[in-house]
Amino acid sequence: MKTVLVGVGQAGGKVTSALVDFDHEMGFGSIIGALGVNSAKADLQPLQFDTVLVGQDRVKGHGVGGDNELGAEVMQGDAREVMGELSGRITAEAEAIVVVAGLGGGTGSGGAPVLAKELKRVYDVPVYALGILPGRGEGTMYQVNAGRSLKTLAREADSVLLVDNDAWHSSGESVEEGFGSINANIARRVGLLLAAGEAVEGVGESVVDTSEVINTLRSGGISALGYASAEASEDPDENINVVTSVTRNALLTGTSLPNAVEADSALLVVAGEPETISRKGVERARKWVEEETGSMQVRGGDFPLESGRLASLVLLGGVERSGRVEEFMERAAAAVEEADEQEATRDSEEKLFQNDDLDGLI
Ligand SMILES: Nc1nc2c(ncn2[C@@H]2O[C@H](COP(=O)(O)OP(=O)(O)OP(=O)(O)O)[C@@H](O)[C@H]2O)c(=O)[nH]1
Repeated sequence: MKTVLVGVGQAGGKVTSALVDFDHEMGFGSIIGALGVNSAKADLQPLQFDTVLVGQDRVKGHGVGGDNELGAEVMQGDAREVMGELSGRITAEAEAIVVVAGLGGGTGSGGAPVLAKELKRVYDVPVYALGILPGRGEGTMYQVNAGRSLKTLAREADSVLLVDNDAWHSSGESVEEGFGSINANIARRVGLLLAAGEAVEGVGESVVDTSEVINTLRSGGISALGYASAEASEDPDENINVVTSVTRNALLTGTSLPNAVEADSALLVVAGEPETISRKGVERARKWVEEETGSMQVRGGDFPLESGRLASLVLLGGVERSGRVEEFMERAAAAVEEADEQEATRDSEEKLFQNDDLDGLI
C-alpha cells in the first residue's frame, strides 16, 4: 500500500522514523513520503525527513507540555502550513495516509485528530491513524489525554490502529527503557502490513492485495494488529502446524492491543517463501480466526518474502467493543475523575488560603 506518513509529536516522529528505516532496509518502497510535525523544535531535529514546527507563536518551539487542548489549537492554527507541506507528497500514487501519534502527550494527542479531519476533507484516499496508547504504569495525565484523543481520533480517521505501549516491549524493561525496541517492533509489524500487497514479481493467485487491507479496515473505529513468526521447514506439508500455531500466537499473545480478539472483520496474511506455505495450514488458520473473532468477514492472502521463517499477520477491524478497549476507557474515565478531584482539592486549598479569617493567624 503506497503510504504517506505524518508523524505528530515526539512519539509520532520517532515511530515514523522507525517505519521509514524498516521500509528502506527491506526495500519494499511502500512508504512514498514522510513528514514530521511538532511544537517542540528539539524533537524535530533528529528526524531524517522534512518537518514542520507548529505553534511557534504560542509555545516558542518548546512543546505544549502535555496540554492536549493546546496541542489541538496549535495544529488548527498552523493547519494550512502543514497541509501545504503535505500536498507535494500526497501524489496520485498514494493509496493511504497514516497519521502517527502517541495519544498520551499534548501535541500528538491533540494535533492528530485535527490533522486527520483536515486530511479527510481534502483527500479521497483513506486516512488512518496509528495511535500509541500509554502503558498502565504511565501517569494520570497520559491516560486522560489518551482517552480524550482516542474518541475524537476514532471519529475523524477511517480507522485507528491502536498499539498499547504495554504490548510489544520486552519483559523486564520499563516502557521508557523499551521505546527503542517497542518502536522497532511497531516498525516491523506495521511495516509488513503496509508492504503486504505491494507488487511482487510472479504474483500468484493467493497473494494478498492492498485492497484487502483497505476492506478490512472499512468498518472504521478501532483496529489492532497481531504478529508472530517461527522457523519453517522447506517442505510445505511439514508446515501445517507452523502456520496454525503462528496464527494462534499472533492473535492470542502477539496483538498490538492485548486481549482484543472479537472483531467485525479480519485479514490473515501469511508471510514467507511461497513454496513453503502450507495451503492446508492457511485454510485451517483462517477458519480458526473466523471462530475466534466471531467475524464472518475473514480475508486472507500470502506475502511472498525471502526468509527461512513463516510469519502470520492478523489485522482486526472494528475491535472497539473488545474488553481491552473498554478496560482502557474505564481507566481513562477513572483518571479524568482523579484529575478532577485533584483540581477540586487545589481549588479549595487556594480558597482556604485566600480566606480573610486566616489573616489573624499569621
Ligand atoms: N512507543 C513509543 N511511545 C512513546 C515514545 N515516546 C513517547 N511515547 C509515549 O507517548 C506519550 C507521550 O507523547 P509524546 O509524543 O512524547 O508527546 P507530544 O505529542 O510530543 O506532546 P508534548 O511533549 O506534550 O508537546 C506517552 O504515552 C509515552 O509513553 C516512543 O518513542 N515510542
